[in-house]
Amino acid sequence: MRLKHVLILAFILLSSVPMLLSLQYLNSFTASQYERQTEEQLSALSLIAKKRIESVLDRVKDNIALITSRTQMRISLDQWNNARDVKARNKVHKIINDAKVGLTKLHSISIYDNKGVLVTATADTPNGHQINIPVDKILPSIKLLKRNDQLLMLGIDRLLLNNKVIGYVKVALFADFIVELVNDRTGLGVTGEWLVAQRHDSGDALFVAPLKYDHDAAFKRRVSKEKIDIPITQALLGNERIMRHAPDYAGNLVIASTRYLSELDWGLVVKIEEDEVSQLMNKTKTVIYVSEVIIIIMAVLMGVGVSFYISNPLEKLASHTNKVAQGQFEQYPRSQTWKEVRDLTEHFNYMISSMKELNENLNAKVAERTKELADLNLQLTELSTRDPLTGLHNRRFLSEKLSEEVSRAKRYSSPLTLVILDVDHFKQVNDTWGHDVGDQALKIISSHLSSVIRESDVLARYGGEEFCILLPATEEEQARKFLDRIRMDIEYLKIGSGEKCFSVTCSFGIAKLDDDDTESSLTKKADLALYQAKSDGRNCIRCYSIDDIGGA
Ligand SMILES: Nc1nc2c(ncn2[C@@H]2O[C@H](COP(=O)(O)OP(=O)(O)OP(=O)(O)O)[C@@H](O)[C@H]2O)c(=O)[nH]1
Repeated sequence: MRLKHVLILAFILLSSVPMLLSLQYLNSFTASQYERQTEEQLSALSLIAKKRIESVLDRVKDNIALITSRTQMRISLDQWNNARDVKARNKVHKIINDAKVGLTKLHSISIYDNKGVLVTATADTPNGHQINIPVDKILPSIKLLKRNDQLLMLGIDRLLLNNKVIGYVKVALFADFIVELVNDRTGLGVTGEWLVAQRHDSGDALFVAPLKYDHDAAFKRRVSKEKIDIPITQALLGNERIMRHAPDYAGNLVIASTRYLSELDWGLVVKIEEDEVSQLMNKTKTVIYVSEVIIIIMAVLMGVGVSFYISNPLEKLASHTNKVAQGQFEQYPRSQTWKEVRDLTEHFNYMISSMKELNENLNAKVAERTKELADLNLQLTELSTRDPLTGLHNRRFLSEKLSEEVSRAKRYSSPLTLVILDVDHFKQVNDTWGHDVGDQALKIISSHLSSVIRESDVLARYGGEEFCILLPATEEEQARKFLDRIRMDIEYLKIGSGEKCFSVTCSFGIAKLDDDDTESSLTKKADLALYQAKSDGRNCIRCYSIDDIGGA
């Protein structure tokens, strides 16, 4: 696996996984938090509404108490009960009218006698109107009703004089606060709604305010007491709770907070449709999911960027190292990347220059050594083919050259002549003048021979006092003339010094290469010719002839 791939993977895992996990946690946390917030908000709103209604209730009670506490009115009512005294009734009427002036939101005050028949009222009320008070009714009783499209809150209480019931008072207040309450949907989103219901005689919940989806519901629409999973039923059962997945009156699933107003026997519900909550949560989820995708994309891009930033210089360096390994000692270009790679590059370049220098030194040394070896080889070759006394080529060299020249001569059909010359009576020289002088004689003769032959000729010391001269491209006759001159020259060569000065002569045997000759036959022929020269008295030249010598 390549470094860049490891880095990309590591970066993605290290950066995105914790972030994704956090977002997932945030997602679920946000959803439950949102639901809880919604529930808490509904609960708080319903509680405030309940308190608000209870404060109105207290006001109604206060108003009733204000009336019932009027002693003069109760005395006058008692007189009316006893004697049907019109004056007394007028007195009652006046007192309640006076009381009405100080009361706000008041619709009417009505006074009934001990039989429940209307005595007087501040508003128009039919004469003889009778109030129906059940025996077991706990008083004061307060209830809501709709009259002439107006919501009224009715409070009824007994009027007592000396612990005896002398009549009843009925106070009616405008209950528009209920409509204000249900119309105020602040904080309830789009689907939020208030429901207010009082208990119908049948026990069902009877809505007392318009509904969002049924504006004509007040005092008409009911919810059966049997439907206990419906929030308003639960409210009337006195259960103050948060309900989830609860169907409302329209059949929608809602989150609801239920409240019960025990004194009024009212149910109060505030609710919001679950779909709305889900939609809001889904919006949050969508934002989180989009964030996750953006984070992953960014993590991938950053991972790729970072891994390239880290691995590219290393990959370039690695490929450059490969070049160096193949012997291309080029300096790595200076890179403006991270410090470690810069340091590595610097050390690498330093290493390359050292290696280059070493290599150059090594090459120079190898070349030097090779040259020395070649020189030594040459010297050795020379030594192995030279005669140490005279410095002339030796017999071995001659035999190689002879082989080459015989081949060449046959190939090109050119003449080739071999000469063997031998110092005459050399034993005598040694015996007379000493071996050293004999050596000197051999050197002088060699030196002279070397000085007169052509560059293409091959001169070699063939034996003790014997020399060979190989004359390529030379006819026998030419050779004879040339050798005759040499023979005479040798005669005049001075050997030794002073009184010990003397000269020597040489005998020459010549053989020319014939078609059927080999190196050895040619040599043999030259040798036979030399023998002939020696036989003929020495200091002379003899050419090999089959007739003259071959037969001998
Ligand atoms: N000083 C010296 N003498 C040598 C050398 N090589 C051979 N000789 C001597 O050369 C002499 C050759 O003698 P012989 O072969 O008898 O022939 P010669 O005396 O030259 O007589 P002919 O060849 O018949 O004229 C011997 O005494 C060898 O010792 C050498 O390198 N130095």
